[in-house]
Amino acid sequence: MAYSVDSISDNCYEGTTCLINKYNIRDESKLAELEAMITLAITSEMEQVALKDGFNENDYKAIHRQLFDTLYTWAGEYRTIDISKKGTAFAKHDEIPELLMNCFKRLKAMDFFRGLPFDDFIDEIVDIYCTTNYIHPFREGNGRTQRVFLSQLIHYNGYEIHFSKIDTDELMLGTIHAAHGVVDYLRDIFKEHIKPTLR
Ligand SMILES: Nc1ncnc2c1ncn2[C@@H]1O[C@H](COP(=O)(O)OP(=O)(O)OP(=O)(O)O)[C@@H](O)[C@H]1O
Repeated sequence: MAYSVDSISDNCYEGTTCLINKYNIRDESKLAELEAMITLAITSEMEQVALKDGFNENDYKAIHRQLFDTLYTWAGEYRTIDISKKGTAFAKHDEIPELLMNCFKRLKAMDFFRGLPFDDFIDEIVDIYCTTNYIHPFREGNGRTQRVFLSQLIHYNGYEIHFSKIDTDELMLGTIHAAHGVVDYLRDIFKEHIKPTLR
C-alpha cells in the first residue's frame, strides 16, 4: 500500500515510489503482485498458530521478517522515516521502539488477555489493534504483520478469526474511524468475527 512519505527517495528507486527490492523489480504493480503471492501463503500458515509464550516486540519484528525477508533487506526493521496515510499520521519514527515495547509490556502485564470476559477481550483486541496500527513500525507490511499477530493472540486465548473472511473495505473503514477516535465499527467487526475455537 502506497504512503505519503517525507521523502520519496527513502527506500525507493530514484524518482519513484517503488520500494527497492531484492528482485530489482521497478514496476510497483508487479512488485505488489509478487509481494501478495509470497506473503499470502506464509500468512495463512502463520495465522493458524497460537502466540508464543512471552511474546514481545522482537517477536513482532520477527513476524515482519518472516513475511518480507525474501523481498526487502529491511524486513523486520523499524522504519526510519515518518509516514501518514489519508489524514492519519502514524507515530514518529524515533518513538517506535519505546511505543512498541510499552505496548507489549502492557500485553504481558495483562497476561496476554487470558481469562477476560468476552466483551472485555474484544475491547482489548480493538485497543491493541489501534495501538499497533498507530505505531505502524514498518515502512510497509504493517497490516499483514498486524493480522498475523492478532490471529495468533486470538488463537492463544481459545478463539479464532479469519481475516480473509472480513470485507477488506469494511475493515479499512473501521480502522480509519478508529484512528480518528470512533471505535464502534471496529468493535462490531471483531465481535462478529471472533469465535470460540472448535475443538
Ligand atoms: N487512513 C488510515 N488511517 C489509519 N490506518 C490506516 C489508514 N489507511 C490504512 N491504514 C492501516 O494501515 C494498514 C496498511 O498498512 P501497510 O500498507 O503498511 O500494510 P500492508 O500489509 O502492506 O497492507 P494491507 O494491510 O493493505 O495488506 C491497513 O491494513 C490499515 O490497517
